[in-house]
Amino acid sequence: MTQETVISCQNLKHSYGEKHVLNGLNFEVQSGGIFGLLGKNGAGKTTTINILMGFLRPLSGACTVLGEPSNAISPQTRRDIGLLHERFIQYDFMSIQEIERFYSQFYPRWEHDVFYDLVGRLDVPKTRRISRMSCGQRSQVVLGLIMAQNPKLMLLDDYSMGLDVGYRRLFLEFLQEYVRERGTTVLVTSHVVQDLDKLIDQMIIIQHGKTLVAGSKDTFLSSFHHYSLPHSPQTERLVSSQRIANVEHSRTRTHVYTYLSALEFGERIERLGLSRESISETPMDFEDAFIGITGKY
Ligand SMILES: Nc1ncnc2c1ncn2[C@@H]1O[C@H](COP(=O)(O)OP(=O)(O)OP(=O)(O)O)[C@@H](O)[C@H]1O
Repeated sequence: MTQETVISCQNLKHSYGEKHVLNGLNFEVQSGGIFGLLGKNGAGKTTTINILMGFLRPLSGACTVLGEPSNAISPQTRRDIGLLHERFIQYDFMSIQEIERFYSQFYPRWEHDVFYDLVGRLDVPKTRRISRMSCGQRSQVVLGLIMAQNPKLMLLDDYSMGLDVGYRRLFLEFLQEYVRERGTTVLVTSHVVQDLDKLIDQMIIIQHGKTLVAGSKDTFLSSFHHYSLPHSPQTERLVSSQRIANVEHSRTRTHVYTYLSALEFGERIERLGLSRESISETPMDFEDAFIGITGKY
């Protein structure tokens, strides 16, 4: 299948009053896969989604979504976008079965079975009003409504909010199979990355409104390393640079998160007058690497 650009953002800048949130953000999302828009709390993920959907006008820069400018998406194209937005659910006075019937009228590719595959697992009767459901149960209904639309593009902002660990796992497995079968393009935002390792292919990590990492998650994981060595006045001279993302000193050790290979890092350490034998490398999973590059605070 040939890939198309589904989302393109160029030089996005946005501020709320004096607070600069996006400082020239660029990224593209290609069709057919799960893309992660990641960053710590307050990094600007929801702001970016609001700009993509045309709810917010950026100070400068531009985005296209499914080939249309984000500030002028046509009603037809909007129907091809499934949006999970802060778990917001309209018409929560309806019951599960009423809301399913209601939504199905607006979406030509509606899939009744997908909705009940996800929502039928809830231990509540179909006649239960949404407003009388728990926060996690409401999230499950919203996800069912989005997936049943069979959209070309899904934007899932903080999909995991309120979901228990079992349902989160179930949903992620369901989503992966769904994307494989239909070729849907999905953009997920999250600050909780422990679930995303198996889910996403391409990603961008944003911090201070700019791109910290962009591209394939696997390439990032294979080229990013965590080395540590005994803390000393010499290791205090290791500072962040283009290839050293983050240096943290504890009382006894210095931890370095870097794109330098073991060989290159060894040379760097020897130039400080230390032995490369003192270095140890700690393997990182995706969450470790995310914390390593963004910092703990
Ligand atoms: N309407 C607003 N007015 C003023 N400041 C805002 C507004 N909306 C967001 N902010 C601020 O902008 C920054 C980015 O917020 P945003 O919601 O985009 O972050 P996020 O990456 O989605 O965070 P989280 O992971 O916590 O959901 C935060 O510092 C937030 O406090």
